Amino acid sequence: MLRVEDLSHFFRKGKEVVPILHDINLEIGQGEMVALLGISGSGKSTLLNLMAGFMKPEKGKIYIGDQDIVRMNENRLAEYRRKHIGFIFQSYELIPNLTIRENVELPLVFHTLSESRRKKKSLLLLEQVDLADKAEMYPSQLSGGQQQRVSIARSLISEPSIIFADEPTGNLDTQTEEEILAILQRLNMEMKTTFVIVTHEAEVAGEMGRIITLKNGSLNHT
Ligand SMILES: Nc1ncnc2c1ncn2[C@@H]1O[C@H](COP(=O)(O)OP(=O)(O)OP(=O)(O)O)[C@@H](O)[C@H]1O
Repeated sequence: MLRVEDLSHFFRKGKEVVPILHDINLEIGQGEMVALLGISGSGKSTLLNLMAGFMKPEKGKIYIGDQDIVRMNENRLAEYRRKHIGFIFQSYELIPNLTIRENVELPLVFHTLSESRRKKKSLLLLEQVDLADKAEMYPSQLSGGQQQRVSIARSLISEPSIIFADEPTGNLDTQTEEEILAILQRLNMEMKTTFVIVTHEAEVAGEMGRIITLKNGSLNHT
């Protein structure tokens, strides 16, 4: 499903080259739920952003299915990302002046689905995260945990084969964190969606099917 081959990345700071990731090799199967664990600064977000196609690595290949996303041009990559990749952010990233339902529908903006089918689909997903009754409210009227549930519904609307989540429970209290993780686990079981979840918390990682540890930009598979 996802294969990373000999991936290395660095940032430039003036004339200085700051290495971030070294020779990463990694394979994740369809339907797996994987934690990417590491301390702050170990390179987790950089690796996630590379795998989600938000930026290009200095070296290496990233296959999602049989497509190397590193070699895609920007237009194709944007389209590919829209159709096949979902993303959940720590800070939810909802649009404040759109309703909850409109936020969930947003990834379908370039889609050919009719308005009524979009509405039906978004309401169905809001039901899945137990928020159907909040569909016509606005993000500011919801708690942090509820906003994250909206962003989970939004990440699923284009039926992506893989969802990347960067510290999805980072802004939430422990009880809400457990609720969100339970929802992700249920969706993983029911929809067979592949999840890659970045966390610096061993307890969160322990809830996933597999843990990959990143240390100083290199991987430890456990
Ligand atoms: N755009 C950038 N330019 C230069 N350096 C960067 C850039 N983005 C990240 N870095 C550096 O790369 C290293 C890894 O950052 P990254 O955000 O991937 O780590 P992380 O493990 O996700 O950390 P955290 O848990 O704190 O988010 C850090 O030292 C960071 O300062």
